[in-house]
Amino acid sequence: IYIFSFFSFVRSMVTAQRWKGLTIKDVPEKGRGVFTKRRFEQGEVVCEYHGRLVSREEGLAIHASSPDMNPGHLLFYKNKRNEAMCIDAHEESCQCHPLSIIYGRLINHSSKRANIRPRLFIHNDRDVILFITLRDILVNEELRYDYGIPHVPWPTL
Ligand SMILES: C[S@@+](CC[C@H](N)C(=O)[O-])C[C@H]1O[C@@H](n2cnc3c(N)ncnc32)[C@H](O)[C@@H]1O
Repeated sequence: IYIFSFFSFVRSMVTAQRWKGLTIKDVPEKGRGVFTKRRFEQGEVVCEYHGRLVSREEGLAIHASSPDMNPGHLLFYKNKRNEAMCIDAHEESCQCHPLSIIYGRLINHSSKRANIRPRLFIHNDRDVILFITLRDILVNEELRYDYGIPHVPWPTL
């Protein structure tokens, strides 16, 4: 019953893109960041890295055309068939949920103090990258994950 309710909750949240308990704040030297408005337990889903599914090559082309070659709003991953893919979230909002805040694209990087990690799920035959908490998270903590890129251009925290 617990597993069924977990998946039905995730399905409804992915469909609606109305993630709860999150807010956006400015963070010195990082731009915007995503913060918690409630406690999350270890293993909870916080939100999706929602965007347009493109090939790795297309993602790299978007990256190369960005003004300062900064990682920007792209997430590279391998799908279940081991193909290199990318979620392109460079648009502020998506066409499928024009009124929703896409929190996933606003989460900052940390390798040493990551408190969430991305994980691949399949929903309606579509790849869905969900962020899962690595530990209990208190109210007003910034969410951070390890972008997994070798040379980040800012001090890694
Ligand atoms: C996925 S976006 C995160 C949201 C971004 N801060 C914003 O305001 O849109 C990735 C960008 O955020 C910034 N960023 C992410 N993690 C950072 C960090 N640890 N220190 C400084 N800047 C960071 C970089 O500009 C990076 O290209």
